[in-house]
Amino acid sequence: MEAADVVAEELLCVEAELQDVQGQIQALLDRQVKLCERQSELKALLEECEASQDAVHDNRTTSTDDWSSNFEWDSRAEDVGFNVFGITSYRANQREIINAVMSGRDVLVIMAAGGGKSLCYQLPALLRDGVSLVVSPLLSLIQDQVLGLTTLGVSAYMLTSTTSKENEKLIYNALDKGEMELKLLYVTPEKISKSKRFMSKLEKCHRAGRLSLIAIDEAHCCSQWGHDFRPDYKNLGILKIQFANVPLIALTATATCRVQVDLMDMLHIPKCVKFVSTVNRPNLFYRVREKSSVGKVVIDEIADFIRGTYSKNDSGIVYCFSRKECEQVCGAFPFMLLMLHPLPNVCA
Ligand SMILES: Nc1ncnc2c1ncn2[C@@H]1O[C@H](COP(=O)(O)OP(=O)(O)OP(=O)(O)O)[C@@H](O)[C@H]1O
Repeated sequence: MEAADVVAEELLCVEAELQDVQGQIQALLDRQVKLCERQSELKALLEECEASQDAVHDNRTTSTDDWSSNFEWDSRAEDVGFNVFGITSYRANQREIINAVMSGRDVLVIMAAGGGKSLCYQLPALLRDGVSLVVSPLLSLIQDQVLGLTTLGVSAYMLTSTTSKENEKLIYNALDKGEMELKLLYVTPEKISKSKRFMSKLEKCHRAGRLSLIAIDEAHCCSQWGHDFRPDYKNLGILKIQFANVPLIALTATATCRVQVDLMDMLHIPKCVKFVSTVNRPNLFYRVREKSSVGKVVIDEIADFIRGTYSKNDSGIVYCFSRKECEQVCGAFPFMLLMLHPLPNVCA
């Protein structure tokens, strides 16, 4: 063999080995990326677990028992509860929350959707003298609340882009001079952060001793760790700074321990009384099932599941990823056409 052949042969071997080593390096680099990702996940998880242990401890120190004894407003609260809101008994934690608010404390409420959070600030708003300010993120939620309260005969207004000039004047006069009775005023967070005029009227209302309560609904929107962060909620910390002596109640259905800590910090309510009710709804559960890659099989399985689990008169909803899929699934279930009719606004 010639010298050149020997060298060429070794070169081939070296190149092959180099390729092999590069493959190993790439595999190690991929593994490193995966490990780093898992490392951050585990760190976040650990933080959450530690915060959760702290929360359990906090709950012990601010026991709800402290707020379930007798208070001077008990009979008035019962009267308003029954005659205005039509309730005959309180749901879990409602009475304790109302008592804490009535005692002038800042309060953080974590309560499942539909658990009855609104009553926790609406009832104190009627018991206390003056105006209660309610911050809520969505116009539709605000409209719904104001309509509901007005129907009950409560003097509730909203100050939003949809408010008529006439009502706006009435509201400003009520804040400014206490001219008409105004018990609950709903605004979006944008009003607090963007309207100097509104803030100056609110300031006047407070100086005259007529600002009785501040309620922040859907308070998880304050936190960037939450699932629905809204930048304007970040500015709501101003409320506690400007109106330090006015009790503030923050309410949400969904806040991890990290979000709770964050929003207490952002709203400047470090010493608030915290009420955490279980968000577990035993009637709701998830089940994960393996899905076939064959469309027809999936449809058959859904049909079998529905037939086997529910009676003829039951109703339910089948969610799909897209309008097209809704139509396909709907078409495959002629016996349940009504149930599976695609919703016009369902989007992918
Ligand atoms: N103590 C009570 N007795 C009977 N009904 C109640 C009581 N408290 C609240 N409700 C009713 O329960 C329903 C849900 O209450 P509410 O809207 O305040 O829940 P929520 O916790 O604010 O829910 P979401 O998180 O979806 O906004 C309402 O119809 C309300 O009138």
